[in-house]
Amino acid sequence: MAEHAIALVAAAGAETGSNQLVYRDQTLQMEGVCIDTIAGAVPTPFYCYSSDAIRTAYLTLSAALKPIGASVCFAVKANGNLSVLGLLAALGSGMDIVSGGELERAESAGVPASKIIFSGVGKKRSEIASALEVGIHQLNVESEAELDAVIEVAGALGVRAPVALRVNPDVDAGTHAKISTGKKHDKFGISFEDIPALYAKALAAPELDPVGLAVHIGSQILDLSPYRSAYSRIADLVRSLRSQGLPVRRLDLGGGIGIPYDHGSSPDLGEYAKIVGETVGGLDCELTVEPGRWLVGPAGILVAEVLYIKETADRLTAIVDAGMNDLMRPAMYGAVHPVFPLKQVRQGSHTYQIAGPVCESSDIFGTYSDLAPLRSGDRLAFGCAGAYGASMASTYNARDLAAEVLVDGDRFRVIRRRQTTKALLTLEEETEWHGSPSTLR
Ligand SMILES: Cc1ncc(COP(=O)(O)O)c(C=O)c1O
Ligand SMILES: N[C@@H](CCCC[NH3+])C(=O)O
Repeated sequence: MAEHAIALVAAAGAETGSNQLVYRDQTLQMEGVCIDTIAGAVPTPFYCYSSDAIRTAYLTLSAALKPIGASVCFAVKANGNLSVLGLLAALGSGMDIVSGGELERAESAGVPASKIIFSGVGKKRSEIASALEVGIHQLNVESEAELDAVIEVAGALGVRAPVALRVNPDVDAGTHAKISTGKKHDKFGISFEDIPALYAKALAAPELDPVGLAVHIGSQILDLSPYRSAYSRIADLVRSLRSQGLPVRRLDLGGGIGIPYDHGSSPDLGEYAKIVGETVGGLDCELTVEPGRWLVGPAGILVAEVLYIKETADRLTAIVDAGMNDLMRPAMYGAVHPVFPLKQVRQGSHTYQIAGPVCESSDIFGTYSDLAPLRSGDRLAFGCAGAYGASMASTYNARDLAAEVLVDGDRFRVIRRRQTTKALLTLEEETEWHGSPSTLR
């Protein structure tokens, strides 16, 4: 399993050809650092990211997109750690955000507002205001009601808001139902038929500068053909809007490129660029993509310790000290992350169910065959955990948030300390009661 998992992680690192996670002397290393050394200094569970993997992924993607002139806005939701954002910002990446909190993070990491796009179906007026005040590059609007809110907020601030309308192209991205965003009944985007009237409304509003269209059909997309369908529909829409005298100068093509977690290979970036070129390339629009997972997913692992081996009639279960609160993807989407021991010290091949300590039956990482015998105290790494891992973590069961560590060459540093539930306890101050029998009626 271990070799297989490493191959998967390396494959997920994809076209990069780099080898950020390898066994040397039967010990797992990230770049030049032995993970077990980190585990000696940082309590498990913790996340660990490879700077080199992130850099290489960014440069590989930028190079693939160069022929079509598309710029990259990293989707902060995939990994909002300030050091990770800082690394990407230093390489020139813009950011795609979905909340006021992510705006603050992107700005703190040094990303200029002129490179930030604000997506999401539920922006509060206060968040729209903050974005306009800092001079955001673009607000992607997802409904007429939201368009009205932007008009209202921009009017009050006396600014002209750059807006793109997010189109729901009614295309099946062929991904997990919980991460599909471009089908008619998904909550995202404005239906195709409603776009022309709304675009005309935006153009007529002095508070708005309608800059173009946005589309994002879903996440963890391994087969690229849905992109062709979606982008072709967008191209038709651009031509139709222009024929009605509605100018379109920017296209935000969304993110979604998948990575192989347990099988298969990463989509071919050259093929993706070709699809973009052939569908929307000739429209003379500024193009942007918003990848999250592809840039950081393969770069991260979650390190855990085996607490107990539990033997029951039909299975062996390894209970580890990481749970669904640390890595929610297996419980939420049935995702399988590759697993491999930090040390290859034993021979043999066993099947283990790996479970966390959280009081939920869904706190299971999966059933892994072909693992060498495990013992209490062994440490394991879950691969491909750099995206939607720490960023989706919670303190459920009053568990501490896992620390995050960044490796760079032969050095590492803790980039987010464990957030202890003890610290949270001191923040939960008592405040006075509101309401009275009359207000409660
Ligand atoms: C609007 C938008 N852009 C970009 C992304 C990033 O997606 P991914 O991490 O799959 O590239 C998402 C997440 O699905 C999204 O909702
Ligand atoms: N959280 C999802 C991706 C959702 C992307 C945002 N729309 C995952 O872990 O796969």
